[in-house]
Parts: sequence; structure tokens; C-alpha cells
Amino acid sequence: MALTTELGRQLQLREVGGILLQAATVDNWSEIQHFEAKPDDLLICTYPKSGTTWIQEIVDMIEQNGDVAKCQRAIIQHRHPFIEWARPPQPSGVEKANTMPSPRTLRTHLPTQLLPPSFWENNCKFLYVARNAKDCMVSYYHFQRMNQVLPDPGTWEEYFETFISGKVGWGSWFDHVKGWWEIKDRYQVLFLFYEDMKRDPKCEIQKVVQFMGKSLDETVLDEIVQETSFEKMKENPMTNRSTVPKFILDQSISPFMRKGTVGDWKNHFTVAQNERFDEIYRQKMEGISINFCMEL
Ligand SMILES: Nc1ncnc2c1ncn2[C@@H]1O[C@H](COP(=O)(O)O)[C@@H](OP(=O)(O)O)[C@H]1O
Ligand SMILES: CCc1ccc(OS(=O)(=O)O)cc1
Repeated sequence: MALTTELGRQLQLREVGGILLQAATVDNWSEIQHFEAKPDDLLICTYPKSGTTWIQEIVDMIEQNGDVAKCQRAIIQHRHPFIEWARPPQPSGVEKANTMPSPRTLRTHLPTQLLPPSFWENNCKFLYVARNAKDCMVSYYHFQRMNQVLPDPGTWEEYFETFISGKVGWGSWFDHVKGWWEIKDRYQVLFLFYEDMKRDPKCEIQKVVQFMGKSLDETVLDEIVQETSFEKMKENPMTNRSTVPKFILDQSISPFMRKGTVGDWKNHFTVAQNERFDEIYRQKMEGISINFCMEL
């Protein structure tokens, strides 16, 4: 009971610069902002529920030259320090990154304006994965239903309002995607789409290989495509979060590896919600030349 109360307190959300973050992250904000990135760091950047775990497994498989056994060395949450994560008394994401040998692969959900400045100063590589907002909203809703230490999402109708107003962890989807899209040509950013990864995983994985400065045989690429499929990762205890206790992630409510598809929003959005969302999207993303694929 004491443990769940403590976890609940840590995962309450508080604001930094108008963005909701977990309370323990806010408590640790100075350490996070002073994080010292190194020029050879690779930072995986995503808005929550955009395919973070998927791209992490892909990057690790590439780093390990397709050696599946090496990717089984630890659960995915422990392989790439999550720089803004804090859950005392466990070491923070910053502490884990500081003890990791280079070259490091790190991960974040932070929007550009909250990223520790040293990442820009060191011209690090950023690998951003974007997912269409409607599927992201659906995935985040089910995640908040099953995550027992996050605020209850309420009904779907209530969550729809919460999400479009950006009152969720890591803030507004619109601002997050816009922010990373706008800086992509000024820094070393590989900007990928979840929907492209579903449509042609080999092509997108090849882009990541090149971005990482690696070269892999065709057979290794094929192996990575296979091993990082939704079906494989759903069965893999190192990626499916099955090791997280039920009092934190209750996968009987909704599995972490839930559907892994493009277009599940059609099973959730009413016609009226869809029309309203499209209008809000048009206003908020005006002038941004991104074309999201909404169904495959
Ligand atoms: N290998 C894979 N292929 C496709 N989708 C995947 C995947 N691994 C995880 N996902 C999906 O990515 C979402 C989780 O994102 P994150 O890792 O950023 O939290 C979930 O979406 P759904 O809830 O739509 O199924 C999950 O099912
Ligand atoms: C505040 C909501 C939230 C979202 C994502 C989280 O972590 S992870 O991306 O699933 O590892 C944690 C909390």
C-alpha cells in the first residue's frame, strides 16, 4: 500500500512551461536541464504512444548487428536511459545515462523547448517517430486506462477533450510534432512516421541503419524486420512490459502491445468527433506540410 501510494504520488502530473510532466520529473528538473549530452549521443524522440518501444527495439537490433540474443540482455525500458524519467529511490534517467559508456542511445518524450540545451550544443543525432494524432489519442487513452499510477482517463468523450486541450503527459500532440518538424532541417534529425514503418518496415529500417552510420547485410535487415514485427514484440517478455507488476500496468484491462495498427481511431471516433478533430487539426497545424497517413 505504501509503495503504491508513493508511486501514485510520483506519477501525478505537474506543469513545467505549461507542459504536464510526471511530478518526480518536475522535482528533478534542474538535473535534467543540466544533463551533459555528448556529440556521439543518439536520442530517440517521440510523443507518447507513437511507437517508442518499436523504434527502440529496431535501434538496438541495428546496434547489435541483428543479434537477437544480445537484445534479450535486458528489458527494453532498461536499455536506453529515459532522460527525464525519475522514480526515486531508483536511479534517474540522467544518472543512468551518466554511467553508460559511449556511444549512447537515449530516449525522451520531451518537446523541443524543454530538451536539455546540451543536445543542441553538441549537435547530437535525433531520431523522431511521429504517429497520426487520432491513433495516438486512442492508444494513449487505453494506456491511461491500464496504467494504474496515471490519472484515470474518464470516458472516451472526456478523454477526447483532455487530449485535444493538451492536458496529458508531455503536453499537446500538435505542439510536439510541430516543434520537432520545424527544427528538423537545422539539426541532424531523421523524422520517421509510424505509418511508414507499418507499410514498409524494411525501407524505414534501412533509413535508420544509414542514419546510424552502419551498413548491414540484406539477411540481417530481413531478420530485424521479422524480430521487430508487432506479433514478435507482443510475445517477447523483453519488449511487452509483462515484467511490470499489475499494480502499475494492468494488462488485463488493455495490453501494452494492444493492436499495433493504423486506423484504429475509426473504431473510436464518432462522426461528430472526427469532423471537430479535423477542424482543430487544420487550425493548429496550419502552415505545416506534414501529410499523415490515416489508414493503410
Ligand atoms: N512492433 C510494433 N509494431 C507496431 N506497433 C507497435 C509495435 N510495438 C509497439 N507498438 C504499438 O505502439 C504503441 C505504443 O507506443 P509507445 O511504445 O510509444 O508507448 C501501441 O499502439 P496501440 O495502442 O495502438 O496498439 C503498441 O501496440
Ligand atoms: C504521463 C503518461 C506517461 C506516458 C508514457 C510513459 O512512459 S512510457 O513511454 O510508456 O515508457 C509514462 C507515463
